[in-house]
Amino acid sequence: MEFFYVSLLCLFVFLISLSLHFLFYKNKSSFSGQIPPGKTGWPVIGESLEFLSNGWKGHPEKFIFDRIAKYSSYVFRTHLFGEPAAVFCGANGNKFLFSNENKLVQAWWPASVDKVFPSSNQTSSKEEAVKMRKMLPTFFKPEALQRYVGIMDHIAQRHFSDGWDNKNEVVVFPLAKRYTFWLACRLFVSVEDPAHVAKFADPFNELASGLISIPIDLPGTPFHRAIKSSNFIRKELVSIIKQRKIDLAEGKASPTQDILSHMLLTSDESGKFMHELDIADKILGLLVGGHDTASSACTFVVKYLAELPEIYEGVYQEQMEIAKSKAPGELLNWDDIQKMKYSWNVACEVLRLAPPLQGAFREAITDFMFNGFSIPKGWKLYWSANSTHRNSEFFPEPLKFDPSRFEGSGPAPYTFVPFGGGPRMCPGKEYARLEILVFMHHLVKRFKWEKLIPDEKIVVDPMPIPAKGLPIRLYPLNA
Ligand code: HEM
Repeated sequence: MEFFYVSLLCLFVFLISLSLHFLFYKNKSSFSGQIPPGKTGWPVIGESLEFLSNGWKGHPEKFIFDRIAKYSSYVFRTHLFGEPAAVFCGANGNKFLFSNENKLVQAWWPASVDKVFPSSNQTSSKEEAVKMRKMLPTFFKPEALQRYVGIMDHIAQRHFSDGWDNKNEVVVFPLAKRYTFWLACRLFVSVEDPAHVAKFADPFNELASGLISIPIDLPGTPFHRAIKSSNFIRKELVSIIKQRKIDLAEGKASPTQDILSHMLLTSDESGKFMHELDIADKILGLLVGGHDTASSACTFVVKYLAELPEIYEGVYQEQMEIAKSKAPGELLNWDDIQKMKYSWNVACEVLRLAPPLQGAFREAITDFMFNGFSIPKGWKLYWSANSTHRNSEFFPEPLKFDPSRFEGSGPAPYTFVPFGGGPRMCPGKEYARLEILVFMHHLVKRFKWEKLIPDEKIVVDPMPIPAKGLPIRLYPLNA
């Protein structure tokens, strides 16, 4: 199937490369100076296939480190997704991009993302990003999240008793996706009934897997399925929104019960409320942003705890101390989360070694200089988590799993960046911390486990996932 898409892509490239080449040269910036070293690869597709295929082989960092070594430079030129691009590496590269948001650079997504998920157009524009950013803290700031710890615990209990308890073997990644999606449905739009959640889950998985794909919109392609699914979910969300408006008017829904009520009742400075479709797009954006990222993180927690018994033991001790301090039936609360320090250090080390997002794009909104090189306006710029996470300059013995790296003041600034940085840093960071810790609590309290495929391959497309979804054998602790 992959071969089919690659062949189609080559045909596509052959047919339009000349015309796009013409366009490219016509639009070339007049900015002079030495551009970063590197090569542009094939016409139009540039080095996109090398960029993606290193991920399919499980080593996305290879694309970065090969070029850092070849050009002896922490910034190099390439050509990705039809666009001239530069990759910024190391702590200085991260710092530069994160601190120049909306001054020299702004967010940019490949065309596939814009088509599947039109609201990414809006959040990347300065105005929409500001609006969204103003609204999100009410839902995502730690004080607000405190209210949700108990709900997360409640959903986690239901999830573990439905999907894990009384099973000898499970496949972790699909279960982790079910967990994070259930939580999001409950906390964003108050959909808790598993049958209703399941109605969204399949189309949502199609959407997530076609989001960063080769943008060929033909029946059967992941891209085509993603567009169809995105339209379906939007329609479903709009019908939930319409019903909620009625419920709010009749006093049957609470203004603070979830992010949907909040969005419906919040107006901008001019007193205007958001349109239903706009709200649906924003909620879809949050669902997409938080789905595979947190599921990938939970899956890798399970993988590393299976491989490292002494780390498992540390997490188990910490979580059992918390579990023993609770009265029967008492839900986890904010104070319990604050006690999960070692568990969070472990989760951070997981995010360092297996960052769910490998990096993100920006676009140069003006000509500028970086490290003595000229970056022309319009170039796409990429920051890469692995360029610091797996670099011995920033993390000695980078492949060693060592949660103590996060003790004390932790890693140097701009080196640990699984959530990005600067004004566009992931708004769901604290929410993700809670859902991962609540997941770890229930997991170690209930089970020990072992991997069924000891050397299971990791595929990064675009998130890291064990190729077979991480099948494990469970050993219940209360048996
Ligand atoms: C372990 C879990 C997660 C990781 C590693 C992660 C990582 C990231 C990263 C690296 C970015 C891009 C920053 C950039 O452009 O430089 C991002 C953006 C974003 N994330 Fe997360 N994220 C996670 C969970 C979540 C959750 C749970 C939500 C929602 C509840 C969420 C919502 C978003 C949104 C809406 C954006 C786009 C922000 C914008 O365009 O300004 N993320 N995330």
